[in-house]
Amino acid sequence: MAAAACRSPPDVVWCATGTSWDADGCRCLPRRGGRPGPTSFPAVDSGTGLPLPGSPASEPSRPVTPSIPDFAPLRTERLVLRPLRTADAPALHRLVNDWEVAKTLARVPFPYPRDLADTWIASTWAQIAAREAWHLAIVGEENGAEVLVGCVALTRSRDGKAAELGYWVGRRFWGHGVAPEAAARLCRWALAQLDIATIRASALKDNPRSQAVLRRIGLRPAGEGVQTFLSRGGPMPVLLFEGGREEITGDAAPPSPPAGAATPPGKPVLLVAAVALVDPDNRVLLARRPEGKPLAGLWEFPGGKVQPGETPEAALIRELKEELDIDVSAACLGPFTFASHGYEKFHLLMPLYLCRRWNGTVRPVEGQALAWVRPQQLGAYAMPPADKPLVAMLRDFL
Ligand SMILES: Nc1nc2c([nH]c(=O)n2[C@H]2C[C@H](O)[C@@H](COP(=O)(O)OP(=O)(O)OP(=O)(O)O)O2)c(=O)[nH]1
Repeated sequence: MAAAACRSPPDVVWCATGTSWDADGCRCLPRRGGRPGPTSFPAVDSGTGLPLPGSPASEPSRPVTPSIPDFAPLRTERLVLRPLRTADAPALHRLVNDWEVAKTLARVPFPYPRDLADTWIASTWAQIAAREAWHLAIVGEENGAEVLVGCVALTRSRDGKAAELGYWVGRRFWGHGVAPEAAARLCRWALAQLDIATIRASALKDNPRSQAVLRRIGLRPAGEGVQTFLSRGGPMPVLLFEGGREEITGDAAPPSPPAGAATPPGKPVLLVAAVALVDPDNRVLLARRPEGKPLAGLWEFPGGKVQPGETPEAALIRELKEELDIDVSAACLGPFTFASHGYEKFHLLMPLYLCRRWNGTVRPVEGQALAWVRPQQLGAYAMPPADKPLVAMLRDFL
């Protein structure tokens, strides 16, 4: 199973995995004084919800009663990912107190003390509430009853731009594709909901199964490192992996050729029509791509694919009604510029129109986040790579 990757910058004393960096910045040392947990990176004192003694974030003790945080469970075809509960402790202990599981995890001691399960579970709640780390139970169904299968976790880096992935699955559930199903779901959620661009992970060099899981969810190899494994009693060589939206959520599927047509060579060209809606305050509307779509979490100009037989203007008028509930006439869509960008699986050709007049009030029909953004602020929003030149031109024009 994967261990958390060791990629914090060297000036950070404590890295997200609960390990510290030595002088060369690429080797993790065991954390002083902290109690390890069953996934790779507990960073908050169990029981109290306060930082561990000795951690730079330590403050004078203030008792905090931990409680299960608000987090809508994430579902996959077979699994539910939800915050751990106190009642999970006995099952969690049974599953992780297994040498075959523990030996693959950086911060799990072996044998694993039973009371550690209780205290560690409580410590994960504060991290979710603080939006620092999401350690979730992987839950399946067996004979009609809920059963704990393992854990999956993402921990945000200090700068908030990346997150570390970790997971483990109880031995009796191996061989059923649980790890990639759970890890991919959590990564997709994080890329859509958090302002992170990169997911990182590591796997022991002698753990090809976990390396295969990381590759399967789209992470690519990113070098080698050394990490201390409590269960193994010392430093172990690990392979590092990382990936962003394009790798993990996959680019948009290329448009399918008409039935019976031979597949043409090269990448298919995808025609997408988009518009910069500009309000009377000269602000531009951006919409956040929702979870489940390629490039989820990035901000874009409203629009969508041009369907066969449609003009770009007709496509835009349809999309604006479907997505924002506004009526626009073709005469109000002024051609502005276009994007021509090669994604991995297709080439995007996207005319961008400018529109200052429409009927109705903009509302997010599909539940997508919307933002009216001043031209000078556009650069602060993470947008698809194809949009970068468009943003610069808009800023100059508006
Ligand atoms: N609308 C829009 N799409 C963009 C922008 N930049 C960019 O790279 N794209 C890409 C992302 C997608 O690969 C593609 C748009 O496809 P889409 O899947 O969102 O189109 P759609 O709204 O028709 O979606 P669907 O009904 O097929 O789910 O264009 C942009 O600024 N606006």
